[in-house]
Amino acid sequence: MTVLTRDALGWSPFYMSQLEIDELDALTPARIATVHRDRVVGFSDIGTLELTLDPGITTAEVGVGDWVLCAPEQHRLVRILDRKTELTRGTEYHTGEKQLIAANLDTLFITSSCNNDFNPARLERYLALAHDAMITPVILLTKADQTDDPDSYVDQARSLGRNLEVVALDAKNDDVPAVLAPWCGKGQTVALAGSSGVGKTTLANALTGGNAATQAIREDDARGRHTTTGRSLHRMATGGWLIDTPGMRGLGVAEVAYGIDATFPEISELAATCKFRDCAHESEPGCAVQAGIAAGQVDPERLKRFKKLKRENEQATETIAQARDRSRKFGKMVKSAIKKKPRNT
Ligand SMILES: Nc1nc2c(ncn2[C@@H]2O[C@H](COP(=O)(O)OP(=O)(O)OP(=O)(O)O)[C@@H](O)[C@H]2O)c(=O)[nH]1
Ligand SMILES: [Zn+2]
Repeated sequence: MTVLTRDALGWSPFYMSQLEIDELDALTPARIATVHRDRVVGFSDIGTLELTLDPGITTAEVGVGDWVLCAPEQHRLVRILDRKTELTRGTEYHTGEKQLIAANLDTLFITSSCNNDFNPARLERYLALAHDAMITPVILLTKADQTDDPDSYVDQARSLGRNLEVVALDAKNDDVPAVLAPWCGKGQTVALAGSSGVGKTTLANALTGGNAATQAIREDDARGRHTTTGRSLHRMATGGWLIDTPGMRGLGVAEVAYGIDATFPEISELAATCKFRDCAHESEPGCAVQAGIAAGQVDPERLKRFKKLKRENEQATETIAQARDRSRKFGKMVKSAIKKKPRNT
């Protein structure tokens, strides 16, 4: 059984400050490593704990990376602490519910390769999700060993934001943990996002020193149990934590207006000064964004992608709002039907 200090697990004053006085002695903080259908597994400073959930909490509400309070003797999860960050996907259009991918991430490694996979629009989509969640994005450009000109990819990636961290690397090289150490040190938590084949598994293995992506699931299968999400928390050789996130390949955007503005700061800042509040930045008089293009401050291709992503986000946000409204009304209808039902007694 691995025993780690709370600091090593990523504990911080942000979580500590949420504890009530009576919880300090009675309950043990634990960091969620895997989520199963009816129970979760957490790491704590007294070892690995298998926990069942107290009434009122469902496993759907618990995410890998979450900090929880538990009563270790009874193997009970009592309370989920507020998250520093949460990475969600907004694909549950029928219910309007967001699906939690990972909790309390510090950094999202947005992975692409120095080849045809490199696609600014896709990178910007991930950047918007990371910015919206206040997670630091770092763009990793793999297969730098397979191109004559990795710098041209680095330059293109850097042009997708301000002060954006971009690292070109060979995912198969032994230097990966050292190169990524600034984000993978003690207590820091990261996840990898990117298309199939860009080297996420190769990087995860390099960072954890093993078969990170498959290990947890296999161990679990051997005991005849299955993880619900397939996601888990893995210790990295440099002292940080990696959450593997299957399902982070292609992501729709919804309710991330802030993240989109943060991804295109040069455009959103100018847009705020356009003459008309609902300016479409096309041929309206007094459009500061078009003036920015004329002055060479704004890349017209970025503007096209900004508009497209905004449009997708607005449509998805609207669909989700309608779904939420429907499920709220449906809930009310069920409640009133139950109330009206004549009793047989
Ligand atoms: N030369 C070189 N090969 C790489 C690099 N990164 C990944 N590869 C190779 O590319 C292939 C795909 O890498 P994976 O790590 O499986 O990619 P993935 O992103 O996990 O793919 P999925 O599991 O489909 O999501 C493997 O054959 C790797 O060895 C790199 O930086 N340089
Ligand atoms: Zn405008």
